[in-house]
Amino acid sequence: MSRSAHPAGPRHADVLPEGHYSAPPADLNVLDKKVWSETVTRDETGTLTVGGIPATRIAEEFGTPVYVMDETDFRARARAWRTAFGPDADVFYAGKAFLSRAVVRWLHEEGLNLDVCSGGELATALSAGMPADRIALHGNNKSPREIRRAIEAGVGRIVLDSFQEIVRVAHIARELGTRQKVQIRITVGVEAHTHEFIATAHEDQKFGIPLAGGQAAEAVRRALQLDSLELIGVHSHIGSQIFDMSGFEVAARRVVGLLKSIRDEHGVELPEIDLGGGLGIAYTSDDDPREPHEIAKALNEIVTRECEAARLRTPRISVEPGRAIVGPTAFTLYEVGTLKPLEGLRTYVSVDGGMSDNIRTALYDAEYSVSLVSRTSDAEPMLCRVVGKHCESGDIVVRDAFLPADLAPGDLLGVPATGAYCRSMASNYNHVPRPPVVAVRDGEARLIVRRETEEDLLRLDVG
Ligand SMILES: Cc1ncc(COP(=O)(O)O)c(C=O)c1O
Ligand SMILES: N[C@@H](CCCC[NH3+])C(=O)O
Repeated sequence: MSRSAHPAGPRHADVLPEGHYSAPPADLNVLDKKVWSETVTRDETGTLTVGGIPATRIAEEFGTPVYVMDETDFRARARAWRTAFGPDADVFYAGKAFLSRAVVRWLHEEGLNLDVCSGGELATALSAGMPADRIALHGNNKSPREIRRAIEAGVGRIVLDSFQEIVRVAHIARELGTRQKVQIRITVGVEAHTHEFIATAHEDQKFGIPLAGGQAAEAVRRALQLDSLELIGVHSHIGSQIFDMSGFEVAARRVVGLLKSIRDEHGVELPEIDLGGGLGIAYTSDDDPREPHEIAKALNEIVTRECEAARLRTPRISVEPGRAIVGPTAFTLYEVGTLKPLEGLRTYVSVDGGMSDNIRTALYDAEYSVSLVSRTSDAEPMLCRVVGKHCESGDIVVRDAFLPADLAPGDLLGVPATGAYCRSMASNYNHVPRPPVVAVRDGEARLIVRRETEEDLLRLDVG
């Protein structure tokens, strides 16, 4: 690693721009357990290790930027959700957060089910051997081809998202001579406390069928009339990166309310409800996420209580965590390329990736943490903005960060909690090939998604 001298950057003491950042941590070398995965620590040289492997070795072997996934941590989190909900409930991992064949196999082995929301995710799940009856198909505009493929494969459920889709799925199931299990996704009218773009239970948005105005009840009426559909339940997903359980409680209450009115009108007790995903994780030391067992307890209690009051049999509950399982399991490893100290403001630290491997900061104003991981440093904290290499001034990875003032080109930075919605939302902006995903476990690092190459990009360019 080079240790070249560079002009001194602004110090936290002399620059206090308006913004999100709080005071620098007491010790910049500490890797907070809250935001780093289970097996992350520093070795005797000060280098971050994960699964027993130094970050420097990962960078040498696989290059940077690279997403580094802690398989031990992933499996532990998947298992914690499975155990918390127990045998009378189902946990569907939301594949949109991050999906690869290795991950599908881990989920299968740990006893989880899988939520997919496109033909591509379905193909990945099936090709890695997830049994079709453990797959749920989502999406607000599934194509007839996707629906046909899912029914032919024998997916366990399709979550219907519109009136057109009720008819479309019924029609294709009839053509295929089968009766498809379905749920209806409803919007319960909850304003989840999260970014507008990732809240999904208020009525003014594209997902689901509103409970308000009797639309959800009408959707149920129609689905029950169609012989090729077996309506097994109702689905609600209120949004993502949520810490406050009250939104889930209101949603559960309203979903049970609908089950009651279905029983009163049709004499049918639907056997299942799905309360979606959305549980928040720690991106910074200030975040305090709930544990799976607390979530399971809260949801089970509210559903049981509401069902007892309505004299309904308690339905089987399912949940769909994505971020809460995969988010904390991975970090992105970048190499520092340039440093630009702006007097009176901050130092811009440019890394070899950016908004093409993590769009969340630009899209949702998301906050991340960052640490120097290739060594420790006793230098004082320097206020930085970690930015990418794209032609866009909004290409920010970490808006406000304190890094040691002796940071230099060639140093490696780690941005933790990038397992969810980073690789899965990655792009080729500026024709930058997407980074690989390396899984580490017990002293072994292996590629589970390889780096894109310029040949990959050119292969699509057939003009
Ligand atoms: C229907 C559905 N289920 C589950 C999820 C997973 O959400 P999260 O990754 O926040 O747990 C999403 C995404 O928000 C979703 O739309
Ligand atoms: N992609 C979003 C969450 C949306 C979840 C899918 N409905 C994020 O990064 O936070």
